[in-house]
Amino acid sequence: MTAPRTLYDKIWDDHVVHQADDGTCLLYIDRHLVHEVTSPQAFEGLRTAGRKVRAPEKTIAVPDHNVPTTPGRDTFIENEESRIQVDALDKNARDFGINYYPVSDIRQGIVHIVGPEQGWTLPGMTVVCGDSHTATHGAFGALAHGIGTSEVEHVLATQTLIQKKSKNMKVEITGSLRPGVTAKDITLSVIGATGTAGGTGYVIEYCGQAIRELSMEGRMTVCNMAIEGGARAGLIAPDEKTYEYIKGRPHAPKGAAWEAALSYWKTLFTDEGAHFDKVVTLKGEDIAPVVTWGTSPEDVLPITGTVPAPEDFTGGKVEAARRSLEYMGLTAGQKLTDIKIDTVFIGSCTNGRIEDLRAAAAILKGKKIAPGMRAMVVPGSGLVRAQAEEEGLAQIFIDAGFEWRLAGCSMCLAMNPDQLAPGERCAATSNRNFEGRQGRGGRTHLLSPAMAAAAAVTGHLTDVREFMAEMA
Ligand SMILES: CC(C)[C@H](C(=O)O)[C@@H](O)C(=O)O
Ligand code: SF4
Repeated sequence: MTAPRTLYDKIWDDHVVHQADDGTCLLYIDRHLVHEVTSPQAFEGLRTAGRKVRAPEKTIAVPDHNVPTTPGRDTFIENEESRIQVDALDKNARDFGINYYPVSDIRQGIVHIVGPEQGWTLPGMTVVCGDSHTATHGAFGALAHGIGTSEVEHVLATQTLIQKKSKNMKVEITGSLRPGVTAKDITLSVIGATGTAGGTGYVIEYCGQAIRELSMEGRMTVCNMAIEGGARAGLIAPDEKTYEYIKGRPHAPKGAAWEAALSYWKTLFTDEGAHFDKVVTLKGEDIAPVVTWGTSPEDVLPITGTVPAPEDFTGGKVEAARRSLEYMGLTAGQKLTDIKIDTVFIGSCTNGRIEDLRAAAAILKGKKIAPGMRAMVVPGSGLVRAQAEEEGLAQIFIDAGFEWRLAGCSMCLAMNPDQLAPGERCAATSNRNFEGRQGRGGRTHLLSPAMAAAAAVTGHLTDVREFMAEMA
């Protein structure tokens, strides 16, 4: 009898091509996602060495970070550096014969939204990308994580990656979420509990009733931020919801291959008695709608709270909190709901999928954004955008005063024209609130799509539960 294994152990074991004496392994890679920022040098390396892409059919490229999201962008990218990167991806994708969704293709979007949407990401796979938020794909029970540019070149050339195994961590969310609480609140609350280094050296498996009750899109939101908690990757065992989501997608297995895949996927769970090196448990009922107050994702509190004081912390966190408060322009003791905002960003690979847009539109229906507010919705892919238009969501956003954009990373990070000006304060559904992340001097509060929508209407951070009660 073999020893009980975790889901991570099983996927790892299934992909080891070679193990060295010191435990370092060569892993087979099933899917390699590529975007314009971290790939140009990697392709250049191949070219110089006269090498080919080893498995072009398993390599998928899409430009997302640099592309402007304003209509008409396909003819003009103003920023020269951005244009060079997007043009390079265009050329590399064609020269090396890999799968490609150019800006002109409706399937274009954020790489972590496009992969699952097109059925590239499947349970039990190893998925890598030169991007830290590759953890998103773990929602399917795939081992998915970011890699550096030299590793991108290695994977392009060999379809393998040199890796050391991480430790196993379990994050269990018991019970059910209360109304107004979402996947985003789970993932931020976990980081609040563990800190941004809590997952360092681990691969996290998220489990428990509240995780099971999430949709696939919610599970992607949870796994997306595993990296913000320091983990190598986050994953969730596949179930009926997973199969249902995948079935019929363009690159999902079909016919007999589907049946074969399904019987393999059904073996992808953590065995009874398998060992976890670290376990964190949160009660679903205890999780509130949360918002970040500082410049690290761990600076998170229930929306009913007040801005903390540096003295509330210990060690290095005292100075970090002082600096955060100064940068954020906040005073200790201030109610979070008193914080006025001038910008709302709904989008990103954390919360740019159709259910996120539905949640925001449900709050905004028949409402107007606060005077002077700049609010934008940036769908995660061209297909999400099209679906939102078909469902009438786009009109709700436009009527409320939101800008209705094309797909891309947009204001998640300031690598394209969507940026905050110094001192501007944004309620954002993205995943990082680092200093200057959304533009130099810009201030970011992370929250869920429903919370972002409520803030757009009231002009300040708002408890979505109260907002909903007033609406009813
Ligand atoms: C540009 C890219 C390398 C980066 C990442 O790795 O995550 C970006 O996607 C981000 O979210 O900061
Ligand atoms: S949406 Fe944001 S977090 Fe996601 S890949 Fe783009 S820049 Fe990175």
